[in-house]
Amino acid sequence: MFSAQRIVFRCSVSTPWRGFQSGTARGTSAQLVKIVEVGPRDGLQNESTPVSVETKVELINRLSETGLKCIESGSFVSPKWVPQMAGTAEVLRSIHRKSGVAYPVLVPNMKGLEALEAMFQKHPGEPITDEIAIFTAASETFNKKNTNCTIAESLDRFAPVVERALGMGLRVRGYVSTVVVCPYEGAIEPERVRDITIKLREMGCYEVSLGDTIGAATPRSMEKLLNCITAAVPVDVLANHDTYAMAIANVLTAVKMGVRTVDSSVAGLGGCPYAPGATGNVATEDLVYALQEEGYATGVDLNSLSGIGQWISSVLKKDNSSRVGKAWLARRARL
Ligand SMILES: CC(C)(COP(=O)([O-])OP(=O)([O-])OC[C@H]1O[C@@H](n2cnc3c(N)ncnc32)[C@H](O)[C@@H]1OP(=O)([O-])[O-])[C@@H](O)C(=O)NCCC(=O)NCCSC(=O)C[C@@](C)(O)CC(=O)[O-]
Repeated sequence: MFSAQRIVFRCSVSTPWRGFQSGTARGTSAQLVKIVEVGPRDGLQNESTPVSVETKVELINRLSETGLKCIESGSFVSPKWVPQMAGTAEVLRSIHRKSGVAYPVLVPNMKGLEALEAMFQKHPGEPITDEIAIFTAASETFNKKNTNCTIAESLDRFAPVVERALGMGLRVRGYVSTVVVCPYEGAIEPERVRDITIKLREMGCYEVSLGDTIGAATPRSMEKLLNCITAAVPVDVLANHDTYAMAIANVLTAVKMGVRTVDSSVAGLGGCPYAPGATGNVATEDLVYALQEEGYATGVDLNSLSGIGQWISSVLKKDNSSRVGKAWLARRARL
């Protein structure tokens, strides 16, 4: 039923401490769960302190050394709407690209894609990116606040964007926000999410990420949503926020139901500027630890990831929201 990759591989991730190892590290074959790191985009877009291009570049470069294979690196949105994403073009040109790592960017409309296209024309032969992401929502009110149009208008707006992006040889990923609860409208019917997911796939999105934008889902509501959607269309990705500390439980529920790609953000950074009450994403460190302990492989080095989470939190002058990251570093210091 699921189109997501079900790659089985023998993971060679090793960690220095017994007891912090599990399925993957014990050398057993484990199913791979792909992690899409959204820290440099979703993680930083909501920050009140301006983040320099240099810091964004360093964050992406460091993350690319951890084993992560997909790092969302910015957004071609209007700087009037999301000022923190200004400089994405410079970021894309400055990062040190690691072979096998994808660096997708968010594109909200044709103007955003044209900006990307202009970069390709101005710098022929440079990799820039091979993937964009488009986004809509399952709640009309949220969508209006986030992109100033209705859901139907956003789908109409994106159809030619996707067509043109595919023509440029880019992969296109779709996002649906507020899949369980909307901060303005309350509970969302799973059927609405299903119908939008189907439309995004028909449009040409190779995978669709379901966003629990305000982190209000629970394992029970997640199961209900996934049961509804998977009866009609494959579900590839879950993007979970952690407002009520349910994100890891939700991810494990989804992974047990077959989802094999999960979005997360280092140090739990993030939030949508148009989703009041939402705290950050599920922390990548917490996710890696939970998945490994449950016997799944991620290919991500928790040790270096924890250091990056602590570093970026200190740069942003905020607490590190990853419980695992903090515990890991404390343990490392003790040892
Ligand atoms: C879609 C619009 C632009 C509509 O906004 P609008 O005001 O209706 O658009 P407009 O066409 O009237 O343009 C307004 C101004 O923005 C400019 N503009 C227009 N487009 C662009 C562009 N691409 N790049 C640069 N500039 C742009 C345009 O040129 C104009 O400039 P002015 O004439 O006033 O000087 C706006 O609503 C917008 O940018 N929204 C983006 C909001 C956003 O990025 N939200 C966060 C991402 S979604 C998210 O985080 C959730 C997710 C994906 O992570 C999943 C989850 O967890 O739920």
